[in-house]
Amino acid sequence: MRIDVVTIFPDYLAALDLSLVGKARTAGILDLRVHDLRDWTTDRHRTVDDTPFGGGAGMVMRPDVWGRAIDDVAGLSAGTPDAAGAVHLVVPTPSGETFTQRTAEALATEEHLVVACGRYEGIDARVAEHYRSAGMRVSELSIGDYVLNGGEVAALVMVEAVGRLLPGVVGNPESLVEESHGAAGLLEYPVYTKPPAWDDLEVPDVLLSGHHARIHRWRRDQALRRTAVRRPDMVRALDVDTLDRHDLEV
Ligand SMILES: COc1cc(COC(=O)c2cn[nH]c2)cc(-c2cccnc2)c1
Repeated sequence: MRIDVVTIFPDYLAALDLSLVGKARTAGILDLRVHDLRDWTTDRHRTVDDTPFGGGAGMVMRPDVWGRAIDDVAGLSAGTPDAAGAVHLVVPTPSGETFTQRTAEALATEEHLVVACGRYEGIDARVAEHYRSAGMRVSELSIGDYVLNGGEVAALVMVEAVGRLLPGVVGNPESLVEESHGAAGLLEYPVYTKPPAWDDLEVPDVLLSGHHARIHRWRRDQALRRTAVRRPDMVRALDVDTLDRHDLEV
């Protein structure tokens, strides 16, 4: 998979050279490229924004600069027919659809993502409109109901959430199934490790029993209880089969 991130703060994305995503890049699993939007400006001051039409506070990012940048990194400048259809444009924004594990799973199947990190009050709305009409899939996505100063932090979140799902990135793919928001649709059960006693607190006996069926059942029960307490919205979404599959009565 190739991911191009376009931002006026490329250094913000340096963290992606570390840990899992860094490993994925080195292994050639993830071809991640970070670009400075100002490389596509044409004026001496390398201007990327201007005042909003209709008035109001703040500044808006210009469509012409973004257009040149996205055409370039998406490979549209070469005029290849249907090149737009091969790319999925992701725009992190507070006004987007919610980015969830399901979104990450869907994006992880793409060949080429372009992530446009907005700053100021946002990006001129014609940019998304232009690329949708050019046949590109465009997703305006929110990582949560709060406002950041720019899309870079959200891009870090999305690239990590997507990158770790790519085959070969996470050591044990099994762990992707049981984790919170994973295929089971539940939050993860509590985990324990050595020492067996710490701070007068014990590890639940069942986990020391070696009885795998009982351990599995205890973990499923804990996951459901935790989900019911912390995320009742997720429990309501569970289908009956899921509950049956977990041999759980609710
Ligand atoms: C592309 O347009 C944007 C993008 C961002 C950065 O993303 C987030 O904040 C975010 C992404 N998921 N949840 C929050 C912020 C603004 C923005 C800033 C101030 C006032 N109004 C809008 C606009």
